[in-house]
Amino acid sequence: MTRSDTIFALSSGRPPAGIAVVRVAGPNARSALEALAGSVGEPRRVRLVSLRDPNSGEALDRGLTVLFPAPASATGDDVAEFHLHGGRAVVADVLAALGRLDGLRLAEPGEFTRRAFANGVLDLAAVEGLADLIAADTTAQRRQALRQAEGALGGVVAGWRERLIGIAALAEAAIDFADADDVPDGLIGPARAAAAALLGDIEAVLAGARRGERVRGGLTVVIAGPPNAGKSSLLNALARREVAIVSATPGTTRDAIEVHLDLDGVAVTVIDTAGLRDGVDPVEAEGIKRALARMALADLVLWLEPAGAAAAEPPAVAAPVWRVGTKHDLDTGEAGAERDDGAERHRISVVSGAGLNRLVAELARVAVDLVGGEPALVTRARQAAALRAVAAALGEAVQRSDSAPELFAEDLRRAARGLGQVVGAVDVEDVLDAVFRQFCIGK
Ligand SMILES: Nc1nc2c(c(=O)[nH]1)N(C=O)[C@@H](CNc1ccc(C(=O)N[C@@H](CCC(=O)O)C(=O)O)cc1)CN2
Ligand SMILES: Nc1nc2c(ncn2[C@@H]2O[C@H](COP(=O)(O)OP(=O)(O)OP(=O)(O)O)[C@@H](O)[C@H]2O)c(=O)[nH]1
Ligand SMILES: [Mg+2]
Repeated sequence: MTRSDTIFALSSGRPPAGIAVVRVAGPNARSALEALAGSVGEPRRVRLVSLRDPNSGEALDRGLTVLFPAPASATGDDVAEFHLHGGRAVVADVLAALGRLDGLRLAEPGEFTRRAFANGVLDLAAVEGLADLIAADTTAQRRQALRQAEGALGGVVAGWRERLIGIAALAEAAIDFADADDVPDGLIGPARAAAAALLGDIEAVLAGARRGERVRGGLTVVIAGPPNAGKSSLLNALARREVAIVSATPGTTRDAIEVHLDLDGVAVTVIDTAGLRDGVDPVEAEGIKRALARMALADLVLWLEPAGAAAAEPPAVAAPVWRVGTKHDLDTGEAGAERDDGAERHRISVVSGAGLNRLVAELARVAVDLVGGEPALVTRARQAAALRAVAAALGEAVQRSDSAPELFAEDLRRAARGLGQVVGAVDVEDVLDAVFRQFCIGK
């Protein structure tokens, strides 16, 4: 797996398709293009040509080709592209012809992107953004991922790095000027103030990390409540299909059942859970255990209580809990008074449809509120962890007594190392495989 290999793969979706794009990257990309198309054409210009099997001379397809000479390409290598008719045999035969050429081999998952990283075209945070862009299901995910893929975090980190270098220079000057063991406050003070300002900016970006991770992973809404409350019925109504079994027998649902919704551009996972009650068989008890575990990790809990039933209290959870009165079509009004404690905010019926649109609208509003505003720059736990280490090192530098300038300088070096980790400039070996495993072949 060296950089001098030339790799190729189908980069577009699974055939059959209208068009298929086969990419070739590496030193032999140009000769591979010439072998199939007869010539390479003008750099970065698309042209229509017959593609032939180099051995037999047989026409394989008539398609578009383009050559991106290094370094001005998506990977930084020479890149050749074949835009083919997306038939299974067209693609298979073109890939087979490429595979027979000297020095060409099929790319591994994410290998084009790995080259882009190795060639300095993308930093690690941008690579992560690219993975997220390809995985994005909703508009909010796409916006955040595109910004990340365009190097937004890397750009900010580069600015912080410059400031850190400036602070280190101030500290060095202070050390040089004074007796290195005892630098007066007036000299190292400006360096300390600059470190404090930088720390504030990093903490402000870190404050958005949870939002960034929520956009990326989606919000989790857990439907919980006593057995027979109508939880699975609500899940089916939200999903608009019969995902979960609904029955009049209490204790029907045991496994947690997830559906993925797009609420006004925000990814929301809604989870139906086993009804909570005591004294049940071991299988249902396991379901209840899972229900509680899902509630503990939720961003929002919908606590369902059927009309006319005695109010049941939800278990204490970290997330906000919305009380939802179900089976509103059965509500005679008598039981309503006894539960009219102001806590219940929603009443629904999946039979009449009453309250459902409003519930969905409020969920969408909360989802947009939770993830809205200025797009987050930190979108992954890995980035947040590295930045927290930077903040910790800077925090120590700021706290440090002025009589220890070499320790101050050491804190700054640790901070710089953490910044390097965010963009993958240092300590990348452990994370690279995990990051590139997320990609498909051809990316
Ligand atoms: N056909 C095709 N479409 C694609 C890609 C591709 O590789 N092939 N991409 C694959 O990811 C994305 C586009 N990414 C690209 C990134 C950089 C360059 C490139 O040529 N960069 C040069 C020149 C920049 C310029 O002229 O503005 C450079 O950065 O030096 C091309 C595609 C999405 N669409
Ligand atoms: N009339 C009426 N019946 C409903 C409504 N929602 C659910 N039901 C009925 O209530 C019963 C229980 O519904 P489920 O959705 O299975 O209830 P659950 O909370 O998932 O129950 P468990 O999985 O056993 O905890 C079924 O017979 C449903 O048809 C409603 O809005 N109106
Ligand atoms: Mg159920």
